[in-house]
Amino acid sequence: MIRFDDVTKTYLRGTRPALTNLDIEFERGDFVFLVGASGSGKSTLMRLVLKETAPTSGSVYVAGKDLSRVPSWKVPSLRREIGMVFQDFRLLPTKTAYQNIEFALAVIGTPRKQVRRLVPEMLEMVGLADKGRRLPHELSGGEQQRVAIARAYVNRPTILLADEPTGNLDPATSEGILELLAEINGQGATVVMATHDQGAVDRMSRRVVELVDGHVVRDEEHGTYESTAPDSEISGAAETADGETDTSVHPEERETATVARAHGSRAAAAVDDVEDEELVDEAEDAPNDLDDAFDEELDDTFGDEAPGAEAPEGPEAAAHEEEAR
Ligand SMILES: Nc1ncnc2c1ncn2[C@@H]1O[C@H](COP(=O)(O)OP(=O)(O)OP(=O)(O)O)[C@@H](O)[C@H]1O
Repeated sequence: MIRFDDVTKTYLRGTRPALTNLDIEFERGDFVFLVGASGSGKSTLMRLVLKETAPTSGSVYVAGKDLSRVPSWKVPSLRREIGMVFQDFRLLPTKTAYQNIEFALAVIGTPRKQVRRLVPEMLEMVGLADKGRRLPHELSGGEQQRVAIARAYVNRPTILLADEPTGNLDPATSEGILELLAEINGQGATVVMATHDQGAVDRMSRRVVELVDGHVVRDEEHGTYESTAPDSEISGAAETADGETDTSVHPEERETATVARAHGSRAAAAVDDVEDEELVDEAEDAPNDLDDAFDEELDDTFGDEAPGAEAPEGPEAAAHEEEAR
């Protein structure tokens, strides 16, 4: 379903790669937790799957397609196969829960009749059948994340990427979100979730892939958050006495120590090669129809104001309530 074939990603010439010689495969129906310290490369891995950024070398395959061969005009249709959920929900603040989900269908031209069937179905699935008329600020964090998941899944994508979806939620609420993601996975979607949520990882006992400085150091079929693997940074095993990662150990040596499954990363130390590599022009990234539509919607809503501005309250909110289905 998703395959990285010797992928190195260097954002800026002369800096350490965000990912180095990554060889890994996520199969159809997998539920994978990506764990690792901040900056270890989890989000970069997801951005590569979305073709938001290109590998510096190597190939990324999604649903059998080599993404380097997918022209930019076909990227929106690629992304319809992929739902994305974020830590900060990213809902449109002046649209109701119903309208946020509806919007994801509208931008891809779904017929109205289908929309009227699909949106209530999704609200029901995420346990918000009675809250479709609420604006995001009238919902709890957990409820907002449920709306975001409904929006990401309403097109029934085959892949769901979630970047720290429980990062802003308390443990009990986080548990509900994980149950929802497990249900989506149970319906056949491949779920890849980057997380620092130890409770969630331990409870679920799913595949765990740990990244350290852009290398896979652990890939366990039924893993936990912490690990006794010698390369694991989470377990502290790769740290020196003062808490720094022990860079005196060559990544190639560290590599031989673990990788419970066969997908492990290859030896690294590509820093010296960076000088020869081209700087990837992020501006060439292909457009995302849903993101673009959301950006336009936010511009229309706020003009020059920051998107984090307060959502309307009082009579204005009531007017929205009135408009809402
Ligand atoms: N657009 C960018 N331009 C330059 N460097 C970047 C860019 N995005 C990420 N990086 C760098 O790439 C490395 C990996 O970052 P990435 O965001 O993938 O890590 P992460 O594991 O997702 O971290 P976090 O847990 O904090 O979200 C970091 O060193 C980061 O500074």
